Amino acid sequence: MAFQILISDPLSEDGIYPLRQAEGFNIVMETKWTPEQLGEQIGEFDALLVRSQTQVTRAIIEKAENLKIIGRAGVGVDNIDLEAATERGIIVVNAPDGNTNSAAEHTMAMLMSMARKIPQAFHALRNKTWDRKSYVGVELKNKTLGVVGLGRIGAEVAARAKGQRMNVIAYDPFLTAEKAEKLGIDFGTVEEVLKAADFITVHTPLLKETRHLINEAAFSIMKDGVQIVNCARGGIIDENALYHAIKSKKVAGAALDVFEQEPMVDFRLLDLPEVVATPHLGASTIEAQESVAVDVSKDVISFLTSGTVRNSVNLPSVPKEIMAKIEPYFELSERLGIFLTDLADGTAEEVNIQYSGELANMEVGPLTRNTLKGLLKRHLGTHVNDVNAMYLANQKGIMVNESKSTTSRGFTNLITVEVKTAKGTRKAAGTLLNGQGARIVKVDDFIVDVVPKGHLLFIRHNDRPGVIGRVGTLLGTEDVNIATMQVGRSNEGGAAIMMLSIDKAAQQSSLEQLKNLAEIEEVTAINL
Ligand SMILES: NC(=O)c1ccc[n+]([C@@H]2O[C@H](COP(=O)([O-])OP(=O)(O)OC[C@H]3O[C@@H](n4cnc5c(N)ncnc54)[C@H](O)[C@@H]3O)[C@@H](O)[C@H]2O)c1
Ligand SMILES: O=C(O)[C@H](O)COP(=O)(O)O
Repeated sequence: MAFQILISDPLSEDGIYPLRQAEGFNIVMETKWTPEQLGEQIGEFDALLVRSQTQVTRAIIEKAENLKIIGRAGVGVDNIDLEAATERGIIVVNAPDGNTNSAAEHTMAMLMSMARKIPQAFHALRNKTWDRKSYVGVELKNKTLGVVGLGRIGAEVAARAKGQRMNVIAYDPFLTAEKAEKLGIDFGTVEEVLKAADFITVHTPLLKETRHLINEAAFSIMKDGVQIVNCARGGIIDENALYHAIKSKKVAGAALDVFEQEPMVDFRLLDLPEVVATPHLGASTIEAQESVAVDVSKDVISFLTSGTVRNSVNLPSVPKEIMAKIEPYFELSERLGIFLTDLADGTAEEVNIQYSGELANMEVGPLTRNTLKGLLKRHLGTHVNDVNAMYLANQKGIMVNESKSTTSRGFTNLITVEVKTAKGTRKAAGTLLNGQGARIVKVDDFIVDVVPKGHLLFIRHNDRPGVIGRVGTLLGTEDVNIATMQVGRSNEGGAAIMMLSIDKAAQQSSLEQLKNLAEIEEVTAINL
């Protein structure tokens, strides 16, 4: 059956070409649905592609029963409830690079339009007024541009401003002296940037921390006559504070592409002659739209067909070459998780995962997520996946610890998982044998050699003559065929184990009978 793809904002037709020509994808383009209609229909779709207009709220996500991926054809994901998506195991991808250039060019266009009052002068001219006095501007050359947020777009804007012979000073929590030197710019704290600048441009995402970053207090420390640009997100600048700062002549100009509410409802700022504005056009070029739509289309195809993506927002991205190295361990990790869920008595409170040998030098985050997926899915169902495994573990209060060791006790690679519950600690270790696939090589402190597949029986008993025979006879009379059997013991006459793989799941009544045999301490059925 074909994957159902919903596109709910206008996307470039050339950009979605990869999806159109891929086999097994049915595309529905509905850019005029109300939130209610979207909520009613979303349950049928495997993927949702949006720009900034569609509000992908928790209410929508809760109705998205089949949704596996949300693709944002652009950068900002503030219109998507990421927490709700992560909780439901829906991966969110964006297109972080495709519109950088367009947004930077638009910022420069807005900066220059504002400094030279081009829209205002054009408006007057269009009204047949030849007025050369009212539209005297200021030069950019030798002025200081303050850039708040020096990511992809901020850095491109800084480079262009240098081309206009401006001095640039920037603030970004990740800006290093080395990067600033390379770009030929100064850097300082956000206060230092706001104080030093003749022009200010913001390029941060809209987050809790950046909402109203530019507020009344921020305006108060700026130079008199400062001019400010927002081509990032409405809400980074407090529009009410901006209105008053312009009215009081503190701010001489504002260029706005984005607004606290979109589509715009409060047009007060536009009544001020100091303001130039566009309706969120930063990414609206043919090139950017094609590029972002191609990027998300490709990620949607690859996620739905092979489970891999390049630009995940709610799952750490792992480079392709690293992924290729760790992918063979995915199944082993997940099966160790399932194995221990069956073996451990009670709910996991702490999970300790140790990666040894060659794994100690690898990025193991995806393996940890697979182990957690295995541990959780027996109880939480199949909706547990890579995206929400860590989130769900945290939510359930399970402490997860990862450690690495270059020594691996004779194995080239070894994954040891320890699960602590209120009733005790259980442990299993597994390895990938060259050319022979996965093996569980240790259960608690006993050495075993088990293919982690199918139906297993773990039996703990006292090492006495006849126990193994009694287990074999009982299973035989219960019509349970033993495919393989491993035995191990701590010392003669001490604690011992049997690890059996059987051809079909044993009935509960057979397990009860096994438990009642003399010298048997524990019987656990494990179904992988
Ligand atoms: N107007 C448009 O059409 C348009 C187009 C593209 C992008 N955008 C918006 O532009 C913004 C930047 O996009 P980008 O691609 O450069 O993103 P980016 O992730 O490359 O850069 C954002 C930068 O902001 C920095 N940052 C975060 N919190 C900060 C804070 N409190 N103070 C200072 N810096 C902080 C980050 O460290 C990062 O370097 C986003 O909000 C995006 O949605 C708008
Ligand atoms: O964050 C972005 O990528 C821009 O704001 C573009 O938004 P848009 O796709 O709605 O034009």
